Amino acid sequence: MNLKDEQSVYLDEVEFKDANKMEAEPVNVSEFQELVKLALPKMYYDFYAGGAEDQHTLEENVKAFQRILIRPRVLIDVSRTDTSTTIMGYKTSAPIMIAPTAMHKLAHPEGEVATARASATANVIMVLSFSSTCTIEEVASSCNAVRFFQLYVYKRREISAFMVQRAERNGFKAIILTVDTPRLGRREADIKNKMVAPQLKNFEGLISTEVNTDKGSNLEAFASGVLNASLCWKDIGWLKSITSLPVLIKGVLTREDALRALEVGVAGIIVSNHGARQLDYSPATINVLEEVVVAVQGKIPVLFDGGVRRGTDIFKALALGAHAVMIGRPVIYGLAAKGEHGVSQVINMLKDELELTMALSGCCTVKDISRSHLSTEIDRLHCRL
Ligand SMILES: Cc1cc2nc3c(=O)[nH]c(=O)nc-3n(C[C@H](O)[C@H](O)[C@H](O)COP(=O)(O)O)c2cc1C
Ligand SMILES: CC(C)CC(=O)C(=O)O
Repeated sequence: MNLKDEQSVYLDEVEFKDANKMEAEPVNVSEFQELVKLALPKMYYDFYAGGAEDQHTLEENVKAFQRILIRPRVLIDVSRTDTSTTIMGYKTSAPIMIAPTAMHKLAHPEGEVATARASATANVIMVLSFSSTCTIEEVASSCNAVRFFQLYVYKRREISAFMVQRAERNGFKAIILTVDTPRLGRREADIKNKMVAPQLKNFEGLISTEVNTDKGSNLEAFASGVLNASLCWKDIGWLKSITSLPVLIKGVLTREDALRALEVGVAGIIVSNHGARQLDYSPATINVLEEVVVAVQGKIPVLFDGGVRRGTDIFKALALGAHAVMIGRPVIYGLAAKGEHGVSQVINMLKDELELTMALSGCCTVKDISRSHLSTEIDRLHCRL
């Protein structure tokens, strides 16, 4: 389909600030973000792009990657390269997953169904957010793909238990419990914009997700009403008792918590700071990945997210021991710019960049990517001593 026609399906409905710029074909994730900044209503763009408070961690998530250099190896036959891998027993085309992000219909009318279709086409695993705008059933019936389900535990725990049952019944393959959100981080753009939380169809008849307050972020008001701030380690036992699916936890940033996670028997860990939307001045995730990987000693998979914008970033996270990376905002930017096709383009761009990085570094498969392919700031400091 002609790019212009395709965009007009949705983008004609929103105000164009710079129509000429919209004609340009983005060649990387940053250019997708620029397109979307022009196209989306400010309230929604800020919700997607923003982070907590000073947004120090938001910037660091990306910048910390830029301080890590790649040590390429030469004269290796890279005429055949293969980005495929296995994640939690499922074969995928690349060590890339779609991170759970809330409310895709604010980016595109087809919402999570479009994202799911793109993930199926690309053969990468999608994690559906607990706060999705399409229902679990709509997403499950939209295409055939391996999907995981992200969970928040609400004060009314029976609602969360019901969502787990629905995910299980609808063929989702794992539960990813987000553990970094006892309360919502302070997102100042949402406060200023009086961010509105739309009604979420998944919860119809269970709980109202619409909150009306003129005192700031409606989303924050909703979250503080429902999120269970008393959730703790012993509750992992409860979650494991209500599902036969593997339970992973998302939001670990320290070796101490990685060890606790092993003790309570989770099936995997996701090193994540929630895309820097929760605790500002928490570390850039790439800076703590190795600490967690070393603590876990290969006993369970360690996944990673935060600030991945390039194939080189994926390569770096794998070299530091991640099994795979999850992509948050870039997927939303693809979706907002061009729906399902845009999500496919973003995934393919990252996949192609990873494949090229592998070839130029002397790695034919993801297993060939090793710690010795990187030089971190700490490595360089040690060299000087
Ligand atoms: C707009 C937005 C909504 C998000 N919603 C959720 C969510 O519902 N559940 C969750 O566990 N994480 C959520 N996250 C965090 C992502 O899963 C992921 O950790 C983060 O986006 C990764 O960073 P990146 O955006 O730099 O790739 C959200 C992130 C963004 C940007
Ligand atoms: C509805 C929110 C709790 C979703 C979320 O996790 C986020 O916006 O970061």
